[in-house]
Amino acid sequence: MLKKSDPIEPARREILVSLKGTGVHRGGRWLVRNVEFDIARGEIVTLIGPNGSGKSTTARTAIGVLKPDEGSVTRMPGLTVGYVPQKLAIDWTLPLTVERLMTLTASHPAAEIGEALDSVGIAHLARAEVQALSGGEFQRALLARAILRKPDLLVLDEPVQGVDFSGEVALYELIGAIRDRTGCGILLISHDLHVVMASTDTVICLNGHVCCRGTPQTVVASPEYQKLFGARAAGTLAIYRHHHDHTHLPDGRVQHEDGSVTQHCHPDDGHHQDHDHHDEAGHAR
Ligand SMILES: Nc1ncnc2c1ncn2[C@@H]1O[C@H](COP(=O)(O)OP(=O)(O)OP(=O)(O)O)[C@@H](O)[C@H]1O
Repeated sequence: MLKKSDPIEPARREILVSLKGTGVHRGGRWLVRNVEFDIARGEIVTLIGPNGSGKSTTARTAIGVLKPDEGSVTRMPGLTVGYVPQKLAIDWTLPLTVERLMTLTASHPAAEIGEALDSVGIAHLARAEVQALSGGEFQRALLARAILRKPDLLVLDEPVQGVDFSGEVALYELIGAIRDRTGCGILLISHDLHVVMASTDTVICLNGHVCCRGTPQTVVASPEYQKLFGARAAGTLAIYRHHHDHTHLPDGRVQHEDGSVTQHCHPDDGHHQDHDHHDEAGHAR
C-alpha cells in the first residue's frame, strides 16, 4: 500500500504511459502538439487548461482511443485502463439502476460489484435509479464502474463536475484513497485552472501544447488559503502556480517573452526557458 508521504524513487518508477512529442491533427489543425509526460504506477498527473485546450484529446491519446499524428505514445504491455469520460452515451429516457450501470459493458460477479460500490461509499444505492443520483453520487458510481476493471491506470475526465465544494473535497479524498489502496496511476483532468488535488505529483498546463508544468503547492502551508478553503479542504486541495514564458494571442498565435510571435510553441524553438523542460523537482523532461 502506498502513502502520500512515500515518494517513488526514480529508479523504481514503473512507467505506465509515456507521451513523447505527441501531436493530434484533426479537421485541418493541430489540436495538441509536442505533449510530453509520463505516468508511473502510484503517481497522479493532473491536466489543466482552458476549455478546448486539448485535455480530453491528450487523455484519449494516452489511453489509445485516439492515434497520435506525430510523436509517440508508449503504454506498458498489458496495461488495463479504467476510463471515466466527461460524458456518457447513455439513453437517459430508459430506467437504469446503479447495479446495471456496473455491467453495461462488461459482466462482473455480484460480490465484486458490491465491493466496488462499497469502496466508493454508495453500497446502499445499488438498486437506486441512476437518474435520481446527485452529482457526487453519480461520479462515485462512475468511479466504481472504472475500478471494477482493476485498472493499472485510472483516467478521470473532470470527476468533480457538477459537484459542490464539499463534495469535491470528498471525491478527491476518495480518489487519493483508491490510489493509496490499489497503487494504480491516475490521470486526472481538472476544470479548475488553479485549484488541484493536493496529492497530484505533476500538474501539466495545456493550451494546445504544454504551457508549463510543476508540482502543486499545498494549501496547508498557507494560512490565507486555509482560511479560504477550511481545514479539511486544506489537506485535499492545493494551489498550482503557473510559470508561463509566453502569452496566447486571441488569433491563436503565441507571443514569447522576447516579444517574438510564432504560429505555435515548440520546446526546441529557442523561445523557451529551461523550466519548460523541467518540472519543479528538477526532473529533466
Ligand atoms: N475529431 C475532432 N475534429 C476536429 N476538432 C476536434 C475533434 N475533437 C476535438 N476537437 C477540437 O479540439 C479542441 C480540443 O478539444 P478537447 O475536448 O481535447 O479540449 P478540452 O481541453 O478537454 O476542453 P473542455 O475543457 O472544454 O472539455 C476543441 O477545440 C475541440 O473542438
